[in-house]
Parts: sequence; structure tokens; C-alpha cells
Amino acid sequence: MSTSPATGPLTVGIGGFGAIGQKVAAALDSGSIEGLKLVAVSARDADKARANMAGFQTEVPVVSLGELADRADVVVECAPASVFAEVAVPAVERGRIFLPISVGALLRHDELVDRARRTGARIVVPTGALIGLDAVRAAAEGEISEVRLVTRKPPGGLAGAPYLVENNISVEGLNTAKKVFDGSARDGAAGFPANVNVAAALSLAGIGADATKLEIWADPQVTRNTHTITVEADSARFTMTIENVPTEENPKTGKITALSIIATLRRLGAPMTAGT
Ligand SMILES: NC(=O)C1=CN([C@@H]2O[C@H](COP(=O)(O)OP(=O)(O)OC[C@H]3O[C@@H](n4cnc5c(N)ncnc54)[C@H](OP(=O)(O)O)[C@@H]3O)[C@@H](O)[C@H]2O)C=CC1
Ligand SMILES: O=C([O-])CC(=O)C(=O)O
Repeated sequence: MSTSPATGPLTVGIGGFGAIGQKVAAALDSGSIEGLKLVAVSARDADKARANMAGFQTEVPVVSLGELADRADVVVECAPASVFAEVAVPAVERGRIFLPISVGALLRHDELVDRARRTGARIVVPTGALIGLDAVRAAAEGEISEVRLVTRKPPGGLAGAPYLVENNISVEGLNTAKKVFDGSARDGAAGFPANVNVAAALSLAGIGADATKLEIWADPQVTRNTHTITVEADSARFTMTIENVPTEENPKTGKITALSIIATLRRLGAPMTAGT
């Protein structure tokens, strides 16, 4: 049952119990996030999810993605992009705090932002596997002339992306880096729905999905997903790079992603926060 922040902890439901969801759930279960309490999770295979909760202090019910919004004040989405709407729409319609991590899918459902305005929901996009969105948001309060993201991934992490399949681009047997996409964050997020959520998050923090430039490289020299952002603004110029250690459970997903969600949740319940 959900409770208001004035009378008790904010209740949290987690949609998706894989590489990201399990780490976020474990942090909540450990009681280390002040003012927040795990109340439900969702997974495709409920028995597997219950087995993965065996070491938890408190087992919570495994429910459908749509039910999370009935049970929790805060709904965290960390499922495949293909089921994004199943968790996002009820969360926004019920006026919950909604944390999406399949951010590319949010670009394809931008009507949710308008709905949130009407229902009182808040959509809070974590930085995820990227870096520097605090500085991008601050710069966006002034004038930004350019935002560019260059993403380099091990070729295997990109294989099967719809853009590669549709354009007959092979990433097999590469000896040198190959640029496989050069365009807008919006087109990149559509063509690589499981690979460049970071580009979507960057565009939402800055100058939008059409103006944000994106290059994607299949690079046999990298073992980590590597993202470099460059921003040119009237307040500052900056370039930052992050090299993400892959999770064991899903090598496409960097370890820092779950930590970013945990840090975002911590802000919701904290008496003091630091950073923009
Ligand atoms: N914003 C960012 O920076 C980043 C975003 N991501 C994105 O985060 C998302 C999650 O990534 P990750 O945790 O690695 O993925 P995983 O594949 O490890 O986990 C996905 C989870 O979703 C569950 N799931 C699938 N279908 C359903 C359904 N119909 N109902 C309920 N649960 C379902 C799966 O259930 P089961 O376990 O039973 O199969 C699984 O637990 C992806 O979209 C990924 O692209 C990833 C990295 C960075
Ligand atoms: O770097 C990562 O861990 C994952 C990633 O690029 C994304 O999904 O945007």
C-alpha cells in the first residue's frame, strides 16, 4: 500500500528485475536509502524473480508492470524498451514519480510529459550510464550552440540493432573501428533502441533529440562502452568521457547505470542533496 511522504516512507516499485533492477532492489531492501521502501517488483519470469529475491531481508510481491503504479509512489522502469509503455503509462496516469531508464523509449512517448503535467506525475530521468548531465542542464539555462555524443562499443554489443539490420551494416570480424551511425539522437535512439539510451538522456537534459548530434562506433579495441560528450555553450566548453565496466548479467549494460538510479532515488528521500 502506498503512503504519503508526510506519514511514512515513499514506496517503490521496480519494473524489470534484471541486471539493473536487481541491484536497485537490493539497495532498497538493505534499508540504505533513507525514506524509501521497496514494495513490489515486476519480471517476465515470476519464479526466477522470487528465486533472485531469496537473499533479501523482505521478499516483495512480483506483479505485472501495470500493477506497479497501484502499489508504489515511485515507479522505476528497468525493463526492455519494447514493454516501456506497459509500465510508463499507468505510472504517469496515476500521478506517480516515474524513473525511466529505457530513455530512448521515452523519446517515442513524449506525450507522457504532457500527461504528467495534468496528472501531477513527475518523470525523473537518471543520468544512467552517462556523465555530466548536471553541467549540461546548467549550460542549457544559458545558450548552447552544440551538443555531441560519440559512443564506442564492442561490436558484439551493437549486433542485431534494427538500424544495422535495415541498412545491411555488418559489425562482424572488425579489426579497426567502424562508424555505424552519424545523425541525431532521435534517429539514433530509434535505430539502436537497446544501445543509446544515453543519447536520449543527454538530449533531454540539453537541447533536444533533434539538435543533439550522435556518432556510434563499433570498435574492436574497446572492452567498455565508452561515451564522450562535447558541449559548446556561452557559459562553458566541456568534453567528458566515461568508460563503463559491463555488468556480468548483461554485458550491454554498464555497472554505473544501477548506481545512477540508486543515487537518484536517494535524492528523493534525502534531507540534503548536492549537485544541479
Ligand atoms: N539509460 C541508460 O543509461 C541505460 C539504459 N539501459 C536500458 O535499461 C533497460 C534494462 O536493462 P538491463 O537491466 O540490463 O536488462 P536485463 O535484460 O538484464 O533485464 C530486463 C528485465 O526486464 C524483465 N522483463 C522483460 N519483459 C518483461 C515484461 N513483459 N514484464 C515484466 N518484466 C519484464 C526481464 O524479466 P526476466 O528476468 O524474467 O527475463 C528482466 O528482469 C534496457 O532497456 C536497457 O537498454 C541499459 C544501460 C544504460
Ligand atoms: O553504456 C552503457 O552501459 C549502456 C548504454 O550505452 C545505453 O544503453 O545507452
